[in-house]
Amino acid sequence: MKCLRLYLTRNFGELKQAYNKLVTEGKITQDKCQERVLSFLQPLYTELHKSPQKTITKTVERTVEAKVGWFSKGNEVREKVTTTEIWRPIKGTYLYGPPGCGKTFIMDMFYDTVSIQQKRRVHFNQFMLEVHEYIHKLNTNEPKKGDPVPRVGVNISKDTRLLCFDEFQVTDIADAMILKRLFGSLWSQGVVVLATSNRPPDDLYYNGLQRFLFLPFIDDLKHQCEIVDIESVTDYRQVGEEVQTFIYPLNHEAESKAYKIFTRITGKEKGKTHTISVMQGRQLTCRFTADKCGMFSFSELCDQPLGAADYIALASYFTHVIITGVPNFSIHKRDIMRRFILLIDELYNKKVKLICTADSSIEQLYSGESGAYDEIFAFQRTVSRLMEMQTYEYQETPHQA
Ligand SMILES: Nc1ncnc2c1ncn2[C@@H]1O[C@H](COP(=O)(O)OP(=O)(O)OP(=O)(O)O)[C@@H](O)[C@H]1O
Repeated sequence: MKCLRLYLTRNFGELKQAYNKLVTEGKITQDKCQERVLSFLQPLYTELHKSPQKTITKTVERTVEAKVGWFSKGNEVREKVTTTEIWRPIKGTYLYGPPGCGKTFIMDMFYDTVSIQQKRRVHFNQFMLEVHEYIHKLNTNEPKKGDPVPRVGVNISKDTRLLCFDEFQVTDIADAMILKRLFGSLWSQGVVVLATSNRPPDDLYYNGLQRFLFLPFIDDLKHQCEIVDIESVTDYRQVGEEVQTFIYPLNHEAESKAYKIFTRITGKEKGKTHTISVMQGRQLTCRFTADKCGMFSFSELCDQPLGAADYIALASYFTHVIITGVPNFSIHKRDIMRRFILLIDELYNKKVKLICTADSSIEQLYSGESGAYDEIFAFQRTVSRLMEMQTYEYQETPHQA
C-alpha cells in the first residue's frame, strides 16, 4: 500500500517541455492544435502527481428488518458502515478528432511522461476482449455473487490509477450494454480515464442496436471526463514518402506481384499451413505462411465470422501480411467492411507490414453512401492508416508483437 502514496509534485509545463524537445530535435512539426490539447492535459498531469493518491470513502448500507415479538412495533433499521480506500477522484479527458492528427501521439507522450506506476495504456478493443474474458471467468468461478461487471471494475482499479485508451469506439452491442456498469465501477474507485477517439461522445454507437440503453453511459462519460476536440485538419499520415504496397487493379499481374513479394520476404516459393492460438482456446488456421509472413485472400479474413480477438492474434504473430483481392466496399456488405476496418486497425496498431492487391486505389475503395454515417467515418481512419502503412517511416518501424 505504501508505494501507492506518491508525494511528488511536478513542474507545471513539463508536458509542454517534452513536446518542445521533439520539435527542436526535428522529430515532429510544431502544431498549434496539439499545443492547445497539451494545455488542456496539463492540469490532469499536475493532479495525477499530487498527494495523497488515495482517499477514504464510507459506504452506508441500510437494511430494514421486521421486528418479531408480542410488543413489536414497525420495523427496525440496521446500518452497516464500510470504509474503503479509493483513488482520489480526478476528472479524466476524452480527446477526439479526425484520423492522423496526432491524438494517439499526444496520449502516448502524456502516458510516458506521467511518473506514477499504476498506469496502463491499452487499445480499447483489446481491453474489452479482456473484460469479456474476465466476466466469463467470474461467472464460471463465482456464479452466485451476482453481476460480475462491477467486480471486474473494482479488480482493475486495484492496480490501475490511470487508464489510457487508444481509439475508444463502440460498435458491438455486447460492449455497449456493459460500459455504464463497467466504467461506473472504475469511476467509483477513482480510476482516471484518458481516451482518444474519432468521434465526439454524442456520436458513439451512433446507429447501434438498442442505443437508448447506451445513452446514460454518454452522460456519465461527459460528467467524468473533460471533452476535448483537437480541432485539427492535418493528417500526418498523408505526409510521408510512399513505397508501393497497395497494388491495383486486380489482374494476373497484381496476383503474380503478390507472390513475388511473398518470396522476397520469406525466401520461399510456397507457403505452408500454420495454426495460431486465439483467446479462450480457439485456433486460427492460416493456409499460406512462411516464417512470420502470412498470405490470405480477402474473403478468408473478412468474409468469415472472425472478430477482434482473431485479428489481434494474427497481428501479434505475423510481421508481414499479404491480402489478395480487396474489393471496393459498399454498405450492402456492411459486415465485410466492418471486419476490414477492424483488421486494418489491429495490423496498424502492431505495426505489421501490409501488402494488398485491390480493386482500386486506397482513396477509391469506398466512396460512401447516404445513411452510412458510421461507415464513412470509420473508413476515413482506415484510408488514413493504409496511407501511412505505405510510408518508408512505417515500414521501418519494428513490429510490436
Ligand atoms: N506534430 C507532428 N509532427 C509530425 N508527425 C506527427 C505529429 N503528430 C503526430 N504525428 C505522426 O502522425 C501519425 C498519426 O498520428 P496518430 O496515430 O497520433 O494520429 P491519430 O489522431 O491518433 O489517428 P487515428 O484517429 O487514426 O488513431 C503518427 O505516425 C504520428 O507519429
